[in-house]
Amino acid sequence: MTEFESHAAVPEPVPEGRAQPPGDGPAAKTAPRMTEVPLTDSAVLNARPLLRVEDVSLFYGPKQALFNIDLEVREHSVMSLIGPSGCGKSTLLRCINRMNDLIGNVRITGSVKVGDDDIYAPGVDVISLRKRMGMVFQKSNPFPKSIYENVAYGLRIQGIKDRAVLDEAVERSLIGSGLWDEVKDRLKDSGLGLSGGQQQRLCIARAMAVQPEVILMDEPCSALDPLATSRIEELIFELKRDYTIVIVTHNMQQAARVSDFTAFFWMGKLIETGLTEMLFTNPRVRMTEDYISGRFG
Ligand SMILES: Nc1ncnc2c1ncn2[C@@H]1O[C@H](COP(=O)(O)OP(=O)(O)OP(=O)(O)O)[C@@H](O)[C@H]1O
Repeated sequence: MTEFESHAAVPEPVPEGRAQPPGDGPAAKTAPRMTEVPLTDSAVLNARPLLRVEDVSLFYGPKQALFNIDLEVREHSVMSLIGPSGCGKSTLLRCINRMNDLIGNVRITGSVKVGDDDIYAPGVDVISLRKRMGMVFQKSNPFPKSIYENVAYGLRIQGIKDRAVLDEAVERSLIGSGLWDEVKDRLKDSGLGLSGGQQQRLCIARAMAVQPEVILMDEPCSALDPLATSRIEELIFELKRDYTIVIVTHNMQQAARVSDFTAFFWMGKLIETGLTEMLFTNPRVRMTEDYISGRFG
């Protein structure tokens, strides 16, 4: 295998207990400090793959943006997608909920499976599929509606009118996103009146309200200050109890802090993926080491 070939396989399941500590890899001196790299739970290591990206290539018109990507994401794990600007992270994220369908002139080959369902199979109901995938964007995008209605939105779209059901979902989602105590007395106020960090947690609550299986996050903290960022990072850690999370981030410390697995991309190719602590301290591919140690990108 050449050093630029991707290592798409995730590690074999390990016995009960913590993951093996990382070795003294070539990037150990420059990677994020070990204290910032959480050890991954054996439960995550033994979990089944929920998302499977198989041999996915994507073309915007004549331009190929993704090349034969193979990637698995285990249930109740957090997978970070990292790599320099333009390497295809967001494009891949959008493949997972078929958001690229909304862009004209896009052609995709390969398959993406959620559980056993191939989401690109003919006849797939894309609306139902997107209900299984919550999406949180770089810039928080609350609707110009009340806090309550922002969270209830997805349920209302599904035709749910029962007040008790809506109330329960709104409260559950706001508790889940860590916002309940801050907003419970002003649910009728506009979502636009919240701070940037609160707005992003409101958007996470909106995604949670319809109980998706997967939450996709595209640089969710890039517009936030350090305190709001750390709230979201804590939240991501809690969310994986109930969801499987894929996050695009430019911030390698963030990838190291929040994710169990990391995938490094370069120019539309998956260069290396594996356990976050291994990838950051003992990468197998020289290019990964150069990127995480800041030599390029
Ligand atoms: N709608 C589009 N039409 C044409 N080309 C696109 C489109 N969206 C993205 N691209 C191209 O596809 C490639 C991958 O872009 P993408 O946004 O997925 O990268 P990225 O790694 O997420 O970048 P960044 O970190 O800057 O957000 C880039 O060359 C980009 O210019």
